[in-house]
Amino acid sequence: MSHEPDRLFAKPLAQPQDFVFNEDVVRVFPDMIKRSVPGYPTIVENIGVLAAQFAQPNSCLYDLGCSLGAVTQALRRHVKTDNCQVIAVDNSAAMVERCREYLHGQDSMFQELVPVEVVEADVLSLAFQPASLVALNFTLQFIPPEQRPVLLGAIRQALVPGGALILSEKLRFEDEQEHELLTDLHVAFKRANGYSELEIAQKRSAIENVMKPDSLETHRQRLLDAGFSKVVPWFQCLNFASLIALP
Ligand SMILES: Nc1ncnc2c1ncn2[C@@H]1O[C@H](C[S@+](CC[C@H]([NH3+])C(=O)[O-])CC(=O)[O-])[C@@H](O)[C@H]1O
Ligand SMILES: O=C(O)C(=O)Cc1ccccc1
Repeated sequence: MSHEPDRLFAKPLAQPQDFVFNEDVVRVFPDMIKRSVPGYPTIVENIGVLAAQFAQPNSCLYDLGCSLGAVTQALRRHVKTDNCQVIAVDNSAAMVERCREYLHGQDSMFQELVPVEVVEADVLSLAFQPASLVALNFTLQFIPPEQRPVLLGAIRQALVPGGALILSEKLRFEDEQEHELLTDLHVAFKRANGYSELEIAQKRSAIENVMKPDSLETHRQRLLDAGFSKVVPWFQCLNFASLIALP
């Protein structure tokens, strides 16, 4: 993985711009996400562990909004099921290009990995094949809110019995005091990881129009409305959480 440090928001920006997943972000992404999302390495590694329990023969494992393929690599490290394939999808050309390079690197280091296809596409336009595992690792929050039920409905329809959706998201909280406390503690996490007040403020304004977190209650109800039968939170660190949703 790239070791370039994230300094994208370190200098005062003349014109605040909406955050986009372009080449500049790709270059620093592994550093950015580790220093910005508490629990990210634990979540990624354990998605592999969970996936190994849900993966079924003759089915697909989807990594939706795969970025540089961290979840895809974890799936390929852990899943031992026969006749599976990973389909990694992202609509950023820059992410997809670098993701393919990293996965070639993984292929050259390990034998008998689950085959993978990296697709440059909008997750909203996919025709899903039967799936035993779908990972939305910090991707749903970037989908326009009115499209979220549509995507979850399509995922639910594609899931085979015994499969699961793993949904990780930044959360907002309906209780104002809880929201403020966990938001402040997230800022403290970023500060402790070397981000300045300016970097934190400029990043906040860059993502506020493009990333819209929901509450746990909203996620749960929307998943149930999409036809999932059970929603089980398996990880939370500050205002970041991951859920298992069963078909
Ligand atoms: N409509 C869309 N269709 C496809 N991709 C999309 C769409 N909208 C956004 N993306 C993609 O979703 C990814 C979100 S990052 C996921 C991290 C990764 N899962 C990880 O475990 O490292 C989360 C973050 O940066 O906080 C980006 O690569 C976008 O291009
Ligand atoms: O940086 C933040 O505050 C976040 O909420 C997470 C994040 C991580 C990487 C890209 C966009 C948002």
